[in-house]
Amino acid sequence: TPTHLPCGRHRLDLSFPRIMGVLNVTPDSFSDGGRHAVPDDALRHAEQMLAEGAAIIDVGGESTRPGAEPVSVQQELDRVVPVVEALVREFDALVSVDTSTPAVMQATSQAGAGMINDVRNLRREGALSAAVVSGLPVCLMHMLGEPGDMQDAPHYDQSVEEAVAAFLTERVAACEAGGLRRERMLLDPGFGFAKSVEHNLRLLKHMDRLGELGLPLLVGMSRKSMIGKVLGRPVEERLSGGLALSAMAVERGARILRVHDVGPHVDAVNMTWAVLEEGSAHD
Ligand SMILES: Nc1nc2[nH]c(SCC(=O)O)nc2c(=O)[nH]1
Repeated sequence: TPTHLPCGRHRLDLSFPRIMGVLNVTPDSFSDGGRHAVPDDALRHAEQMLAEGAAIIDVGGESTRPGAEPVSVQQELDRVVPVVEALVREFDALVSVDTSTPAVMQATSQAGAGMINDVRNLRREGALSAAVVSGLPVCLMHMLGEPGDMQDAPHYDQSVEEAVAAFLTERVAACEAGGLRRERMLLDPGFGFAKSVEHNLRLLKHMDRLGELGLPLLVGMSRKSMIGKVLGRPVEERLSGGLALSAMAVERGARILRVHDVGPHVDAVNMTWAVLEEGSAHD
């Protein structure tokens, strides 16, 4: 997999695991309930995450938690574009935009965003061409259905890791056929999207299977229900569980970890990496 990923004006060093800090600018984002809906609040939160070591700030204007209300294109633009502009202007930050909407991909790449993070893996009409035109790297994430129905008894005829690997292989081929260069792609198993808790746990256990696809892996498990259901913890008490998952994800090949609590995950990931890299200069 590439060690340096061109991200607009930035080159992201992926020779070691990096942290992506979540900046929700949606009123119904489940974990921080829209506290960051206005740019100045979002700016302070982003500044804090950058100070704690986030390499990327992920800005999302449409909550994709199960059962979320869809938002209009204009609503999404109004929420996201001002925040991207402010993050680029104030911090020259590497900003990824969590969107499936072509118009938002276009407007935010023009506003200086450095990565597209599409949980619908460019399947919406016009999304693939918007991504190609943007010239930005794109994270392709596994998700079946839509947030409204994706958790209704998700089922796979094969192992979940094989199903995810096959799906992402197909999406890579389709996006490549549509003009997206392979070296602009990142892959994500989509923890919590169309998956039961058992699916999520097995997917992490066997995530090295996705490493065989030869593209950088991005994972997002922070504060998710897979932690809540195993530990019986509410969303604001899932950090410890999330740190364990980040360490395991790095061991299994993840290079970008999408998290809410940046500082603690930076330490957990750097600790894990130190062990994995021990002696590698002499191996
Ligand atoms: N790439 C990527 N983007 C995401 N956006 C969300 S929103 C739901 C939440 O944070 O609980 N999850 C993910 C994820 O897992 N991967």
